[in-house]
Amino acid sequence: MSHLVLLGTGGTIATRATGGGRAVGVGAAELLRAADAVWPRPGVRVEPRDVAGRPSFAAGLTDVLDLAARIASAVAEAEGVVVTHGTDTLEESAFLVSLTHSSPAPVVFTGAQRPFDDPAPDGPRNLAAALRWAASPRSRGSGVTLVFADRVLPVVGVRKTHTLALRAFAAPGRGPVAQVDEAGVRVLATVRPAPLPMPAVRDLPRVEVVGQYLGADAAALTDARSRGARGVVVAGFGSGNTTPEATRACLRLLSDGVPVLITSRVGEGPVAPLYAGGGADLAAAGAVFAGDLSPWQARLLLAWVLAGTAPGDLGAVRDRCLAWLRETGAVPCPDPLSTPTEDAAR
Ligand SMILES: NC(=O)C[C@H](N)C(=O)O
Repeated sequence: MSHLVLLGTGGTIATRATGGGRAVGVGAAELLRAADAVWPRPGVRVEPRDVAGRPSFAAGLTDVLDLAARIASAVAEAEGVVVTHGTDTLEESAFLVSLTHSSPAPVVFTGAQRPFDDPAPDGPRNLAAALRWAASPRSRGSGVTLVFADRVLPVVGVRKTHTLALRAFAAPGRGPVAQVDEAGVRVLATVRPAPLPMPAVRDLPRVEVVGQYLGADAAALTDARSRGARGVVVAGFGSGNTTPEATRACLRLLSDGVPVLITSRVGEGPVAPLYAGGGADLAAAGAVFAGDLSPWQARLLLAWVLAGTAPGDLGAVRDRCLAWLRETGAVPCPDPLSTPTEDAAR
């Protein structure tokens, strides 16, 4: 009989209505009973454990690092781990866990858009599908994935793309990698997990995400350092551009040894250093273009890399980020036909 561990962390899937709004109040054992009413799971033993009981907007980095440690010990005992999690920060928690997870045992995140006591809840089916995927031999070696609304999505590149709809997540350009429904498990693509081994840490260095908007000045970038940021991620315009003031501020940060990662505020597609005065100047000064990673996942990548790199070694931070981004397909590997503009991004 195969053995899975179910870790409950809270989120809407575990909430009920209260006079003050939805509140977490359903443990992992009760979630499991509801999932079992959707699909039976003969031959699979699931051990429910409660890790936390909060909405995911209230979680912090140390909570996710603790969760990663709980997952690592569960992985040592079981063939797979399923985590129920709030959807608000799921794409960040699962991404950070994926950097720490190197075992072939699958780790599967899921959640819900509707509360446990909703007349038509989506949580039980999402959890039943997540368990089914985790128990399938086809999920072995898939690293950390997300099961939501019958689809299995890779964690790198995944984003919450709808505030309320049941199909709340997408991995634009990357997913889904499998489908789980009444027909069973159908694998559509292979996920390439990309763990990034680092020394065990209790917290991560501060990395700020700075957004670009019409006429944005340099204040948020300049102030990031005084707030103790060791790195900055820019959620730039379009393919990775910044206002003239923000471009100059990024160049100052880089010349002071502060790493800058460029992402886009658009929501789909990679960044590329195409425009003089914007992205091309940032790349020439040593900013790392973070491919199709969301600003939030890029922030975690940079914080994770900074945690394992000697302070001030900008070159090592850049090289490690780029190596990981290439490994996961977020940025292209150099090829014989690449152009000078493309090379500038490397
Ligand atoms: N659908 C959800 O789970 C949203 C909830 N606010 C959370 O992230 O905990």
